[in-house]
Amino acid sequence: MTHPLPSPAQPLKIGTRGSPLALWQAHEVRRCLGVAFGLPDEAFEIVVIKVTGDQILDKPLKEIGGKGLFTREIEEALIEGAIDIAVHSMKDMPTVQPEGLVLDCYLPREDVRDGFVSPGVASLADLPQGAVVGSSSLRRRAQLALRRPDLRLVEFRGNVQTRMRKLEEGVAVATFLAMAGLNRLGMAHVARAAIAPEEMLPAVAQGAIGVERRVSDQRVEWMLSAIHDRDTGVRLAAERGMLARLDGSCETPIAGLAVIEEDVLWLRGEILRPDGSESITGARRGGLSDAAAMGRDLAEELLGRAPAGFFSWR
Ligand SMILES: NCc1[nH]cc(CCC(=O)O)c1CC(=O)O
Repeated sequence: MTHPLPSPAQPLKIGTRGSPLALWQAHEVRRCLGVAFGLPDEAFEIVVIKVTGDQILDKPLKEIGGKGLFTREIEEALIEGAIDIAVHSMKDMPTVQPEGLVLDCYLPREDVRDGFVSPGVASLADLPQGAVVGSSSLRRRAQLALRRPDLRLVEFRGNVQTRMRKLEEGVAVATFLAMAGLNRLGMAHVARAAIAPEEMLPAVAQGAIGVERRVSDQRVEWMLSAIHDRDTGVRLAAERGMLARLDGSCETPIAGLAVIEEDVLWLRGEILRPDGSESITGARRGGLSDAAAMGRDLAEELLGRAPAGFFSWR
């Protein structure tokens, strides 16, 4: 089936947040679609949408509260037809999309690892006793507290530049940023080391860009199928299958990573107490066709092994 392609007169509208990373990702989706269909940049219009999460920078995310803090306004624009597709960091996306929207197109995944960022300390292992470390990620805070109970954790939000400034001002001696974001922004040099997944299991879907669309838009469905990366799709199906079964409220630090090796899908998952006093990990391996079921199955195991009171909301 073919459909009319977008053109400079009738451009495809790409919705995104306005952060430097989000803009990079939207341009990358435009580039991929442009290559796939032989279209010039002018056949696309990048529409920047203000989201609540970007406007409140002085509070921890969990206090502002609610899922979709970075996505609600963008999804509304998509439903209303103000944009035709929405580009997201999959790591920030809830496992369930609003009625009428689907999120099943992923670009090839970037580096999944967390980067250790510090002006003065070479690696995680070199952090002195009692050092102050900045992070607002529940997962990173819990993983760090588990490994290094001596460290002092402070909230750290904002884009890469803001965080680097805070480090220079001495608010903390180190922080963590996804290598994917740093690589995309040409800032990988600020990471002193990339942390192996065995040492710090990344967030579910870290490093993956997703493109959301309206269920009813068959032209966009057809166009997106040309840029979708199947391996990334399988890996995210496993990781997000696990997350969907685990994530009651976003209040639990959860990590997960699936990899494909010679047609075998491997999935590792971790749930932690927010204070890092306990971690439960598990793994599965299997075929590529039942990825989501593998994720749910691993989630069941982790839930079954969690003692009463492990989850703050239950
Ligand atoms: N939560 C913010 C966020 N969402 C996606 C990325 C990085 C890029 C990615 O994982 O695809 C980041 C910043 C970070 O964690 O360093």
